[in-house]
Amino acid sequence: MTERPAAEHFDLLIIGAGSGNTLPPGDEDGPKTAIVDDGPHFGGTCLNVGCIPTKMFVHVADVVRNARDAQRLGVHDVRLRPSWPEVRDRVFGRIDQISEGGESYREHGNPRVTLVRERVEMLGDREVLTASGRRLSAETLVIAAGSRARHHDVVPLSSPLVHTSDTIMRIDDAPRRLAIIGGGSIASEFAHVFSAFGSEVTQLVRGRVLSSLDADVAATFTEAARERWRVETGTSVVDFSEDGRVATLTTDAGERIEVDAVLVAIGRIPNTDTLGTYEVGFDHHDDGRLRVDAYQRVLRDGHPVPGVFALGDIDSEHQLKHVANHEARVVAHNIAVESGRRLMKNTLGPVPDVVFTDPQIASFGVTLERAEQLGYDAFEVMHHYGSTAWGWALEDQRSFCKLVIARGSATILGAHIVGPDAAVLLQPLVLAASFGHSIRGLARGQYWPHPAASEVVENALLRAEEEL
Ligand SMILES: Cc1cc2nc3c(=O)[nH]c(=O)nc-3n(C[C@H](O)[C@H](O)[C@H](O)COP(=O)(O)OP(=O)(O)OC[C@H]3O[C@@H](n4cnc5c(N)ncnc54)[C@H](O)[C@@H]3O)c2cc1C
Ligand SMILES: NC(=O)c1ccc[n+]([C@@H]2O[C@H](COP(=O)([O-])OP(=O)(O)OC[C@H]3O[C@@H](n4cnc5c(N)ncnc54)[C@H](O)[C@@H]3O)[C@@H](O)[C@H]2O)c1
Repeated sequence: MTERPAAEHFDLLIIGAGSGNTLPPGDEDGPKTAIVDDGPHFGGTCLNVGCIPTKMFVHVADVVRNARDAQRLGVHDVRLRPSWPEVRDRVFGRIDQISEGGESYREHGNPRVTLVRERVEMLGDREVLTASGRRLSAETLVIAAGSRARHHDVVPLSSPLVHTSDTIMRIDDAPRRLAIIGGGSIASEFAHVFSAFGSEVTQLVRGRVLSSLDADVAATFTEAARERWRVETGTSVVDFSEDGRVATLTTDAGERIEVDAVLVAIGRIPNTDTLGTYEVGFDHHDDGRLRVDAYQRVLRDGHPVPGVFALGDIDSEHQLKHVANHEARVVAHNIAVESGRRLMKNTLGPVPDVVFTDPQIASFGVTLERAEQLGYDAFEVMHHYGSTAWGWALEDQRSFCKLVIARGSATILGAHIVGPDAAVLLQPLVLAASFGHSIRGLARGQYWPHPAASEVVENALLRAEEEL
């Protein structure tokens, strides 16, 4: 019988170096810490294969799209040839350096911190086994192991023509024909990117596009998308074949679609199954996320497991970096609680969610339908960009800001914007909703620079106030 190696014991053990990487101490008097991560590039999803590289590609796509669109405004002879290899190398030339610098700092920056670049599995509540057989245990465990791309039943990732968001950004060149399976954020952002880079994109969506968003927003986006790439809703892929050069997808309607590459973007699943959190008896949601309490403590049978916390995609219903980072701040506070501070609750207000596609989409909170289901006496107002001076400059007939308001308290239950700069325009509404501010006086109680795009929000607020 082989004996188990003795456990290396730490004060703090962190699994996952995405938002988990904000937790190790900066000073040499801090807790003895180990941080483990098995990612091919150090620093987690957002930095290496998520938010940051995608938005660097999206910005280029926005530039291209706006320039092509300029013809409509009377600007002619705009010729653009975006170079995929050049943009890709610029993006990863920047990002890989940051990742390598971060890894080197973790390795050598603080003797109290040990970096373990291996996959681990849970052995006990606060103990893990690494792939090479090291046992690591700790007084406090933080599980920040994130999520991974969901695989498709019939489109195998073993084919070199099939990608997820993890691999597609490093390909040699933009494919001539690309099929994107999925109707969520990742699919809609990459459809914008590749269509701007000249690929002939076919987006295959099982239900409707962006089905979790306000129906008018989703419909407006779908209509705009259809002007630039093919969008097939209510369509499933039932068969796949390839000959090394061309992939053929067969839909449930019997259509055969030939492409040079496929992107599978059908959601992300939490890494609890691969980590072994079921085996140690922690509580899970039906979709595989860890259950935590308001203090980010992991639960077993509904009670906090002593010294075990989780943060980010592995527990949150919002798979978003700003949420993972906030949860990391809550955990950082709560693991230092022995030093006398009170536990911090995760009580932040509505979560803004942006889809960086074209047109851009930004929203938080509920739709009117959902507000009514929740029992609110609520109403909605809509203001189009085209009814403001900035909208005239853009020649915009499509974009709008929609607000869902609770009649009694006059607070914002939801905001849904589709159009240029939606993310930035949303923020004053996030502010008002987060602080429970009534919309009474919000529009007229401050200056709104004329003729900026923010007048769309000002006018939506004015409209809402009239309806109260
Ligand atoms: C294409 C794409 C675009 C996105 N764009 C945005 C955006 O614009 N804005 C936004 O807010 N969010 C965006 N997101 C979501 C965002 O990236 C995630 O919500 C966030 O990165 C989650 O952080 P995390 O710390 O929970 O997990 P991660 O950053 O995924 O870190 C988890 C780490 O744990 C490691 N790990 C997992 N299991 C083990 C194990 N058993 N042993 C050792 N290590 C392990 C993984 O290798 C990984 O490095 C995007 C995601 C994707 C995929
Ligand atoms: N800008 C951002 O903030 C941003 C960008 C990209 C990703 N993300 C985060 O990453 C998460 C994952 O993104 P995503 O786009 O993969 O997921 P998603 O949950 O947004 O969308 C998944 C889509 O795939 C469909 N789907 C699921 N299973 C399917 C199947 N078997 N066949 C066909 N379609 C199927 C769903 O109906 C849905 O349309 C998002 O939820 C988001 O939180 C955020």
